[in-house]
Amino acid sequence: MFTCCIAIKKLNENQMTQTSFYNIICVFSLLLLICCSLNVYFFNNLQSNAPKNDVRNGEYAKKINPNQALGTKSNQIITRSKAIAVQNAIIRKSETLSAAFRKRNPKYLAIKLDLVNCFLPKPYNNSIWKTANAWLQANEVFPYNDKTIGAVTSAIRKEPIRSIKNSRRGTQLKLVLELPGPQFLLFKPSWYNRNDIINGTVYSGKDRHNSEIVSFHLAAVLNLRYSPIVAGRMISLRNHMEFADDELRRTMKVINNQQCVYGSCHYCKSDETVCDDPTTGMLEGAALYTIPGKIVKHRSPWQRTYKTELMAEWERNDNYCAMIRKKLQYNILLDLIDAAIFDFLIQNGDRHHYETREDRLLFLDNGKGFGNPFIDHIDILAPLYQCCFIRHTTWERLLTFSGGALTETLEELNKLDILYPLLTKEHYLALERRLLYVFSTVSLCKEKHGNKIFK
Ligand SMILES: Nc1ncnc2c1ncn2[C@@H]1O[C@H](COP(=O)(O)OP(=O)(O)OP(=O)(O)O)[C@@H](O)[C@H]1O
Ligand SMILES: [Mn+2]
Repeated sequence: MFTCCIAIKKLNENQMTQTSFYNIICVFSLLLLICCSLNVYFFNNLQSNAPKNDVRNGEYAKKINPNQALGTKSNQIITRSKAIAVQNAIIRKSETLSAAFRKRNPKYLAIKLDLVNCFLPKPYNNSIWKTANAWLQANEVFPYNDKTIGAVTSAIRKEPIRSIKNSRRGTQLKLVLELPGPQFLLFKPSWYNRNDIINGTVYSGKDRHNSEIVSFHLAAVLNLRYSPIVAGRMISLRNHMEFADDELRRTMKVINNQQCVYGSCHYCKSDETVCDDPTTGMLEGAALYTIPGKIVKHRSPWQRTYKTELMAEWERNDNYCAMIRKKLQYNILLDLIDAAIFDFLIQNGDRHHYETREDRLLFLDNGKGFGNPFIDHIDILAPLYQCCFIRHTTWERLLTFSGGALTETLEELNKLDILYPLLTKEHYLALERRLLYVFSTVSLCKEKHGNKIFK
């Protein structure tokens, strides 16, 4: 292609405008050539028996555009192209996965029934918080297969509110609800409708309250019980005005006869309010059980730069995982890989910090999931494809929920929440598509390293 350009260029030596036009074509072709070669190189590395000149044209793969790299420094072009090649190999592999990954595994049925029995709303008494607070074991927030889970979610949804405060934790609007006990809940209000689509970067937009609820359900399904217990809850700002503290009350105002609030936090603005619904008089949101005990915050090794022109080390360094492995406790690294899979499924690309309890990872702050069902940010999976290992238990559990069982089970749990429906059909389809990408990533790793990838 390049030689061809030179030949054409020679023919037009005396035509200034055409020459510069062909110069641009040549530079462009050269960059294209680099991208293609790297694609082939990575495909060879990840998957030895794959076709070498396969060109991506799948609907979702189109979202990854190698031209995004053009116009930046040449080493960044190469690095970004490498990442794109890995991601394209994952997408391509998902199309040739064996039938077992697409079929339902009969094992899931009994687990689904158990989960539904656990999550079924149930009556509770005043020892409910004592019970829930005794569940904590390191990062495990709720037990495996315990029917009292449905009693705790009922209490989260129904216990009367004694006071409402503005939470100073984090950067977005959150309320602290005090219930008898006392027991505290964090309330993340609804900012969006279910079918709203968040465009922009992977971390764009405000928290999605439905994402917090579905994440709790997903944590149970995947048996990664590290997320807070969450239930949908309706509150009336108007009726609870008298329970609000002064700081919060100062940010409450009536707009079009609706009671609204904007709160005080880093991103809180007086013109960005949430309000009681004009017909029901209620504001919906996700109510999060507050996890007791000491929680420690750490910078994520896979933190983004939050600047499109700047790449983080994990995006540049081919041996990043080996380096991190030397620095981090092995269990934490395995937890981070579990978290990457969890975040990839929900599409939370905003886990800038991770938080631990007794040296194990919690899945806190799941509000940035389910923003756009038509896009898959595969780089959320970087800890998995860069390290190329995964806990054996996580892998087995994922395999149990293949072929549509994951979303079928989630749907049954979602149905038990008062805010059902929690997700649109498109989000369910996206979850299944992403699960296949997790399967293909692990399959590529297995082809390269064998069974030792299962830890
Ligand atoms: N359920 C919970 N139990 C205990 N602590 C919690 C819980 N949820 C959140 N927190 C604490 O509150 C902090 C802020 O919460 P969260 O991260 O959800 O808010 P945020 O506004 O999205 O913050 P950021 O902008 O930093 O992402 C968390 O870092 C965590 O330490
Ligand atoms: Mn957040």
